[in-house]
Amino acid sequence: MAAYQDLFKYSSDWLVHTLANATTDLPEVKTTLPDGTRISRKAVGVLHITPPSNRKNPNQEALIISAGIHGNETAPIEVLNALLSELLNGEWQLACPLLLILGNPPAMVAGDRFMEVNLNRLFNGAHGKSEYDGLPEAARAQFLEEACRQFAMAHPQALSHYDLHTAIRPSRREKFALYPFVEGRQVPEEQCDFLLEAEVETLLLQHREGTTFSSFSSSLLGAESFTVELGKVKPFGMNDLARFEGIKKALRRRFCGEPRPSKQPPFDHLTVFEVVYEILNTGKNFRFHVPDDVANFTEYPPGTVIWEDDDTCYRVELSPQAIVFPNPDVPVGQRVGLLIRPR
Ligand SMILES: O=C(O)CCC(=O)N[C@@H](CCC(=O)O)C(=O)O
Ligand SMILES: [Zn+2]
Repeated sequence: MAAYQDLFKYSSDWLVHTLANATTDLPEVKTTLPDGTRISRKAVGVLHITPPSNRKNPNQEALIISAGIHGNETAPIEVLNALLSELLNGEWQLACPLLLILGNPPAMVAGDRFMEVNLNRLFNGAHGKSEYDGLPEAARAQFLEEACRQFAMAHPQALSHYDLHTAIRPSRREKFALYPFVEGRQVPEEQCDFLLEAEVETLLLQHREGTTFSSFSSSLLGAESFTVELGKVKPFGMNDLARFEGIKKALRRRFCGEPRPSKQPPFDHLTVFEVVYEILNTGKNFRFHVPDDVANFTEYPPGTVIWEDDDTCYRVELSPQAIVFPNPDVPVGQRVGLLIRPR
């Protein structure tokens, strides 16, 4: 109980505390669990957790787990909060250093994807652009980058980052992960196995560096990072958490430092796609021809016109392409969707 009180005062748990203090600048607070695990609340929604120094870290790793980078993507937030409560209740012992992040607390309170600007377009230094001057989301991106940098420096073990999301549209493949582009690298087999363990059967390989949180941690911290899409956006309390048991179990296993289990059917094969084209809102009388109710991974045959503007008409060429994250309601210059093909 002492740890709850030190970290979250009169709130019943981390999520309640984060929502209640979403717009407050709170000083760092530290506590130690009865087993010697140290927890530091670096800011509202950011916890740096370190196991006792004499405990073995059999997987020799450090983990960054983030959720709520988009405030309305609530299921992963609930999963992370439940895992933290288990740790605080002494249900299992932590083996590796952890940085747990609830990304955008004000947007979580509002039940919106973001307040002023999409936080997941502000990483990799993009928060420093003059157009974002003074915006709280730019300050949060900068703070989160710094928290991750310090965590990586404090723990030079192999670093993985899983940025957990849910999608706006329905999806023909319910759970999928995106692997940020870093020149010359390949997805390690143990990461593919972890995705399958988490019941994520589909992987998209990005084709260029971006300004997402996972792109930042891969490019600048050398982490094995993934944006993981785990289902569909729903308000707090409305998620069928049974559908998120896979990621919860797989993360708990990593937190405890247990060995990776062997692959079990039906989650024994990862289907891999590559991004071939990123559709951007050009602003020049941009017209998007993908209807509003289309599911992620809907395929379009060669010849289909996907978007047009005053200068360009984009048509699928040669082989079919599928759409992911179709959303024309974005500012000029931002992503309207990804076109992908099987690898
Ligand atoms: O469903 C949607 O349209 C968006 C879901 C979401 O937030 N996806 C991430 C993907 C980030 C990446 O490309 O790694 C995003 O759009 O920020
Ligand atoms: Zn998201």
